[in-house]
Amino acid sequence: MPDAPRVQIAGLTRRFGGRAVVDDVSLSIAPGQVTCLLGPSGCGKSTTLRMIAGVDRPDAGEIRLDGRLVCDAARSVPPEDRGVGLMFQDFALFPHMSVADNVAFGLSGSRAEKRARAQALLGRVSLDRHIDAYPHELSGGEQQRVALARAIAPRPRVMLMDEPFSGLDDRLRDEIRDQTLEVLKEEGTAVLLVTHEPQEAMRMADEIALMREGRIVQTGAPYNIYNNPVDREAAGFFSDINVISGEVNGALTQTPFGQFLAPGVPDGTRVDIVIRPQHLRIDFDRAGRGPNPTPQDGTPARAVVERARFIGRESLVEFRLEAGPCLTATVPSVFLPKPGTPMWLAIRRDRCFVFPQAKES
Ligand SMILES: Nc1ncnc2c1ncn2[C@@H]1O[C@H](COP(=O)(O)OP(=O)(O)OP(=O)(O)O)[C@@H](O)[C@H]1O
Repeated sequence: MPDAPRVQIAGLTRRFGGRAVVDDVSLSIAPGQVTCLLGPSGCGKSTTLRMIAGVDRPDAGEIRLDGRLVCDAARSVPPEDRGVGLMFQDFALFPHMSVADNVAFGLSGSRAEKRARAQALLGRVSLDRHIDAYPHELSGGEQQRVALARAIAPRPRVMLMDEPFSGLDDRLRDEIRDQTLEVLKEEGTAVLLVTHEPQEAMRMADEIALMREGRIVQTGAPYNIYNNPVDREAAGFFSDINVISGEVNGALTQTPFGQFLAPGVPDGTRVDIVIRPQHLRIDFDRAGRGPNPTPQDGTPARAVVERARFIGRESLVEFRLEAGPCLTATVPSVFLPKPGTPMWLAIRRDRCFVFPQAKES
């Protein structure tokens, strides 16, 4: 039988000035599971986390931690009695305490036991040689790792993290993220991590809860959310997207790339066909002819290069279709055709999404 969830929230709602900034949010997190609450700035992520931590109170809903009801309409257990670890971007170490004492701060036991635990955790984040240093003797990234060791030291069964890695440069961030994840997994901690960065969520999460305007719009493993986005906005949150619009007629939509199925969509509905830049296929023009249509790639369409740039690992090539919109393709490595070069584009049928357009309100 799977372990009982460490975090269970149901119907969590918080209003400010009549506006629900967190609106009927439910989720659960198993021991050892990392869930990332991912969404754009202002969508209600931090407010959700603050309610679970107990520093803000919901207008409706329930919070259970480790099976214990800590908050509903009638009661709210104070933050210090909820047994959760907290890690925020603007962590603060105690400046007058050594690294060892900072990490051991929330621990009980003999001095030797506390030091041994601090030493073990500092070893996990490669800082054991700084155990007797003071915070001002450490770099920002090292201080952040001490803060992390301190948050983990009391073995919280639940860890709440709000953008804990922002403010670090890229390489250090990757290293600290990976170390953090390893330690939390080892300890079997249930983690709720708030981030607005899709790449961070993809890297860290077992499960992503995608949040928008106070609501969770989709929950799933990173590859599920990336490969089966619930709507155009969810697709566009993870990468640039190309959108080709059309109108449904007899469950089909005509596009420059041939017909697309739109099963169950009523005639006359406008739909968006969404495709990520890496799923466009590029072929050379052979005296005005392109590749033959295939079931996987449909009908190719003729396009002309507008602009091409090399951006590191890949090249970004912008095309204008003879019949219609501009599309962007990414190509691994260096591929820089001249503007005006005719080429053929095809889109991988199994990699595109067809979404009815949102009705204008
Ligand atoms: N105490 C408050 N009083 C009034 N409005 C608030 C309060 N706290 C948050 N809000 C509003 O609630 C909305 C959600 O804020 P929240 O901080 O939860 O968003 P977020 O998704 O964490 O954003 P970010 O990624 O920018 O931190 C925002 O519009 C914010 O202005």
